[in-house]
Amino acid sequence: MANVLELRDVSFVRSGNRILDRLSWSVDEADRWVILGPNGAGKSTILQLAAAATHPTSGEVHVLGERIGKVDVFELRTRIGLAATNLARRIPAAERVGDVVLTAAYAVTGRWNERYESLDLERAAEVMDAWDLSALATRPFGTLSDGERKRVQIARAVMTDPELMLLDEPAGSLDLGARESLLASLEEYASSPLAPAIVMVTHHVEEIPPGFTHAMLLREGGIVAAGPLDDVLTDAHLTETFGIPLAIAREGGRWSARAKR
Ligand SMILES: Nc1ncnc2c1ncn2[C@@H]1O[C@H](COP(=O)(O)OP(=O)(O)OP(=O)(O)O)[C@@H](O)[C@H]1O
Repeated sequence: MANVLELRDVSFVRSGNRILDRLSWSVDEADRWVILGPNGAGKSTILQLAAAATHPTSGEVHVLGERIGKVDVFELRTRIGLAATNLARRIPAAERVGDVVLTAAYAVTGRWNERYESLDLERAAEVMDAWDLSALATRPFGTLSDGERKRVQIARAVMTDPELMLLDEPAGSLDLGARESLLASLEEYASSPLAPAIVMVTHHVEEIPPGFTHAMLLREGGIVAAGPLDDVLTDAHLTETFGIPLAIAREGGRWSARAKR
């Protein structure tokens, strides 16, 4: 099985703060990972490293077989799909949804004078259909609900057929219906043998889509536990990660957690 992401003894220090502390971790192509941990644990920083958007202070990051620091990251980034709210902020409010998805083919936000092939147009239509966006194709991005925006961000990331998909809190801020519907779409996407390796950051075990295979629990820049979901998602590990006594349960392929009384 091919390795798509590897962190070797990685530390990340900013403003004197050790945000990641000697972290080692690897992701294979068939893996679907979730990263869980409290606010400020370093989850988004790991995604930024995996997206080749930043460099470690020490240690090595290998993405899709290339070592960060020794490779043209602009070329490498075209092979990585990233859906994150800070990227969505760069999308012009007036941009039509169809163009937000289509412009991913050129890794730009905001349609200008690019010439798109019919293949790009067909791919955009196919992706919008799969992510339930066809009816919104002509709507300006700025008029969408949070749930619709999340779908557009993911569709944009899917558009280029990435070899590694990174999702930063895809279900964050969604209402129950929108969350469940997004999780169903993610489950379907993740279950395809053609889907790339996926790493998803979330705050809640309830947001782990069925079919995900691995979890990393992160606390203060260090790994509490990492590996197959069933081994990692235990009362003891969750309690250590979040610092309060927690109980976790699994039913019908979904997880839930609550404080122990
Ligand atoms: N450039 C920076 N300079 C200083 N501190 C930073 C910088 N980038 C991140 N941090 C700090 O590093 C810590 C980890 O940030 P990160 O965004 O990775 O955490 P997170 O686990 O994704 O948090 P959240 O769940 O709140 O989104 C935070 O305390 C953050 O304030």
